[in-house]
Amino acid sequence: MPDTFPSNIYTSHIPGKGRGLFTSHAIEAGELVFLLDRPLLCVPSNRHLDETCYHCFLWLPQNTPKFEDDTRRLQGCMGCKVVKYCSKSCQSRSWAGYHKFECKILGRLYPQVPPSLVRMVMQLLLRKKADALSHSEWNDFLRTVDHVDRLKKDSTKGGLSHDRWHDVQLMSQAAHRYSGTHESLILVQSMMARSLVNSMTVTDGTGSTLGTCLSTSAALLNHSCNPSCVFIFSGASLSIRSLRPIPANAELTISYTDITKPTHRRQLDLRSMYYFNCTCEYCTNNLTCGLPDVPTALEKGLSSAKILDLEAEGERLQSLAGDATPANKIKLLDQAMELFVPYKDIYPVWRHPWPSIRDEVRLLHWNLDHWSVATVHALKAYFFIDPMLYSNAWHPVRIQRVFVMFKLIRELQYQIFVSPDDGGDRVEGDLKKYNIQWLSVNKGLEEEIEAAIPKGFGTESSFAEEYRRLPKSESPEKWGMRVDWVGERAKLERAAREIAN
Ligand SMILES: C[S@@+](CC[C@H](N)C(=O)[O-])C[C@H]1O[C@@H](n2cnc3c(N)ncnc32)[C@H](O)[C@@H]1O
Repeated sequence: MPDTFPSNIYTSHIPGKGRGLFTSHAIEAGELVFLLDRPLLCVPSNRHLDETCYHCFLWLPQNTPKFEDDTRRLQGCMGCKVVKYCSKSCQSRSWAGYHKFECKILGRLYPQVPPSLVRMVMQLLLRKKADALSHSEWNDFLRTVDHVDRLKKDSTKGGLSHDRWHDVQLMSQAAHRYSGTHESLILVQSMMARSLVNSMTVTDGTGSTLGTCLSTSAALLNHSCNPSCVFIFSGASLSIRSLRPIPANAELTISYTDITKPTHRRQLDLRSMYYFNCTCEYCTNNLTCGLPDVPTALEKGLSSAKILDLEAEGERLQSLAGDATPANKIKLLDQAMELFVPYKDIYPVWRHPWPSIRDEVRLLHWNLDHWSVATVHALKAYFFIDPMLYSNAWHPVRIQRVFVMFKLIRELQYQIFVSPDDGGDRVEGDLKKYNIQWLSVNKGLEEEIEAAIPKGFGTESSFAEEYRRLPKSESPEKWGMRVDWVGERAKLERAAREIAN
């Protein structure tokens, strides 16, 4: 079934932008703007095929924290051995809707699995061939932008998109051949280009990337670096929610790129991936998340060239770490973090790429069971980075990050509980001396998450479900203690300030 919008949402042409989506009546902050049950195409990434339900995108990673005690399991498709399902009902819906057309092909290719964009275009071709696609679904898809001319032009120039057009050609050949379609290769190339330009990343409740989807309706949303809306996945269903009040007849926008990057980097990303120059109010005024790009630096005598050098060197080390062994990864990322420390007052902790390097460091330490180090980095982001980048306390990304920290802190406590012989020292590390009453912390974070859910995600979202599914933390009163979130919060903030760079 093609998507249908609520009656207030309409499409209009905007000079220099093409089509865009508008609302005919005013929308409040934190409202559901529209919901798409299942976009036209949805495929888990190759890395997640083994751990994700192919139909509803329930993600069951192998390394779930121990306190979660998750008993849900995925069953593989006996036909292709490539995809998995969380239930019979997901399996039969998937089979009837799309998997029956591709199962044999995927099975023949197994253990090789084509990249997600190839699988996506192949599925579309097979559905079209089997008449399992309505005219409006196909026509809506063909109305999306493909930017083939730009891709080709940049390719002949050896410009930014050189590799992208080459990739499109290779992936199109694969989709064309595997699907056995009678459509021309030129059409398949334009389908591949449309998929590249109009796809969205499917994420779970904690913001982890699970796959790619293409919704012809959501593909009508244009970009702004100060977007009025945000898209949120609940499994494979996609909702668009408002981030602030939107007046009647205003355009609805989302962000295509990481809005925490400084203006010049966002502009580069948007030009090279989506072929436009962003002229939003943030780009025009050199603002990142509403903050000046290089605020105090120039005042304090650090040239903008120095800032750019630091940024580039941080990114270089971060990308080197991407290919390194786990031990070297930490070394390289620590080195990258060290770069900014001498300029801390000038190069704030929230400036790109420092926060994303810190996130990687936190995750690596968590995976290595260094719970206290991971917690300190999470706290640093919670107190000093996220409120700057997402000033709205219920911003879904900010809350996803609180949720991840909440899980980490629960795991830390679990470890304190199971290894009391270490006196919790090994587990609690530098945090030990702050004498934190973790049960109160749990309660405080639970309150914050619960308060943010209605506006940030909606009470029926899979984020809300995932949060409710976690075993509730114990009440401090049960152990004769008083809940003192304010006091504990102050201790945590002090620890985050004193311990982490
Ligand atoms: C996903 S589509 C959005 C819908 C598109 N405008 C259409 O007509 O179908 C992405 C493309 O829209 C255009 N676009 C999106 N946001 C824009 C913006 N802020 N300024 C100019 N063009 C924009 C670019 O061509 C981009 O590659």
